[in-house]
Amino acid sequence: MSERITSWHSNPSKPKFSPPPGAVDAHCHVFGPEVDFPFSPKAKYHPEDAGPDMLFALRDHLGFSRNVVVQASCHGTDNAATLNAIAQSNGKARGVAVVDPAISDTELQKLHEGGMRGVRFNFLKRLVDNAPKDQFLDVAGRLPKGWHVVIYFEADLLEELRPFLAAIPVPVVVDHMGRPDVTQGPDGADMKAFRKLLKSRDDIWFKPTCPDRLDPSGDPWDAFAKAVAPLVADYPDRCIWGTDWPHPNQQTILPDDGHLVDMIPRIAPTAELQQKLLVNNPDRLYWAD
Ligand SMILES: O=C(O)/C=C(\CC(=O)C(=O)O)C(=O)O
Repeated sequence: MSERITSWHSNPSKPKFSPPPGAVDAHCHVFGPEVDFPFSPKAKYHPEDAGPDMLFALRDHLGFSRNVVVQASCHGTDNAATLNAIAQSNGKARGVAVVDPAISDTELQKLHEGGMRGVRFNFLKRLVDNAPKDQFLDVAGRLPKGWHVVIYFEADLLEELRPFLAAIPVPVVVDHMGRPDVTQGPDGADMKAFRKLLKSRDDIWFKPTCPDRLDPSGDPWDAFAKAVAPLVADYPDRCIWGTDWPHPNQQTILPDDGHLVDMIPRIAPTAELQQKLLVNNPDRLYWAD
């Protein structure tokens, strides 16, 4: 396999913003450790180890209380590394799994017992070989009670995905708002298309995350703040936030996680919005039981 890559900042700053008690980093990952949890033979990138100890140290450094660990594509449909992180967290982590759509109901139940509360469908061609919509819908109809679907796609796929998204029988959480071009501004074509999706169902949620991926102007990501703050203001009960650590495939950017946290008060300027984004909303999706 190819050379291993490091995609995270080695010395992230302490954020100026203090997250409220109980705050959840609701989009992060673990990589390995490879010796215990080998990467998938189909993985499109080969990261250095970024295991639970590192994730929990970052959580504490940034002032967060809990994590939602999203299975990354480099681990394919073997969720062992993510389940291990949840198991090591003393109840402070829940997860989102990636599954083979042929998974049995018994296996899904085991994932629930391991702390998973959602399943992720990834439509990025650079990350996965295929994304079978019919099989995804089949598994979405068999999820344990209270689960949701997390979906990852880029803005140019949204139109094609609308019928599929409308057919998902459980709540849907859209990673990184479906990757709009934030330089178009809050009223640009991509944001308008995404708002149309949010209007189409009241159980579609989003993550106003990843300025480092979405804003080519770079840190402090002013275009991201300008385009995204109105969305959070208009849908305060349907958003959750995360660092995206260890920032898969961002090895040429290495965002400072402290600076990412300091984006929060720019997109959620009041204590009430921050409480919803960081505590109440992720609680509803991940700690309802
Ligand atoms: O971590 C993210 O949200 C984004 C990713 C990686 C990813 O999703 C994965 O590997 O599963 C990306 O754009 O490369």
